[in-house]
Amino acid sequence: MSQVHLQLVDLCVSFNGFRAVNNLNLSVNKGELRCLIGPNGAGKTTALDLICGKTRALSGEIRLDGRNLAAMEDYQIARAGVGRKFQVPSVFRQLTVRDNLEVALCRKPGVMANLFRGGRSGEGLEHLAEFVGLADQLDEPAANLSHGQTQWLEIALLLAQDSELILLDEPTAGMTAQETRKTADICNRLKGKHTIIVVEHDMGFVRDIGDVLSVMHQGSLLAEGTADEISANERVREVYLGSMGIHGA
Ligand SMILES: Nc1ncnc2c1ncn2[C@@H]1O[C@H](COP(=O)(O)OP(=O)(O)OP(=O)(O)O)[C@@H](O)[C@H]1O
Repeated sequence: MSQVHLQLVDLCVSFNGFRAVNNLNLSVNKGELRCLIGPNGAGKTTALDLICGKTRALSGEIRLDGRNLAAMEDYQIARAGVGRKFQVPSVFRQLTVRDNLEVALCRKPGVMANLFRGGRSGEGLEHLAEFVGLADQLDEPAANLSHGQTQWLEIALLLAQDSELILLDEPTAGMTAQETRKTADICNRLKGKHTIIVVEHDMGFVRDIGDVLSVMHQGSLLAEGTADEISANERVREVYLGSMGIHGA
């Protein structure tokens, strides 16, 4: 039976009286990849901000394996296993890919880090680089990486830190079609090993990776289902996808 990993219960936040997240309820199972979609301003990024502690909830609960994250500081939430990839990457540009990974592996000597470290020194780091397609760039400064490669490095840094729950905010923004396909492949290979929430507008990508899609509108959950179910949902078409559904978005 599936085990609930993350649960948002009646979550609310206001900015100057405006309810950006309004009684949001969401439940994500362990090892699941959930896509969070919806129109601009629906509150998707704010929901990720609340989960990782960047923004404090006005009310409601954020339960990770039953622990209430809403009462924790952002560093405690990171330590509890929540990793967030922001739209702007936060890699050390002057360091090589290898050094970036080394720093991340040193920060968190947990299960996944040890797994990727492998038996011999450096072996796991190379495994991690290979996993995200950067094995040939290990000795390149991060500043020399392409836009797509930089995004993949950041995903590798989250893996190195043992984040059980990974939050990806528009991971394919600015990517070429080929880079987007590669990112979908990375996401698909992470399924079952990590719980992942992906905020995206690229519906082709969402269709490639998302088993279940949650649609937000005006701070709340509007609909939830498979890509086909969401594509056929009249209300979702009205507020977000348009008359063609996912195929036309
Ligand atoms: N720190 C803030 N201060 C004031 N208003 C904010 C703040 N953060 C978000 N908002 C507002 O909250 C609403 C939700 O924003 P959010 O970025 O979460 O939407 P989104 O669904 O991620 O949109 P997009 O798809 O365009 O990224 C917007 O109206 C936004 O202007």
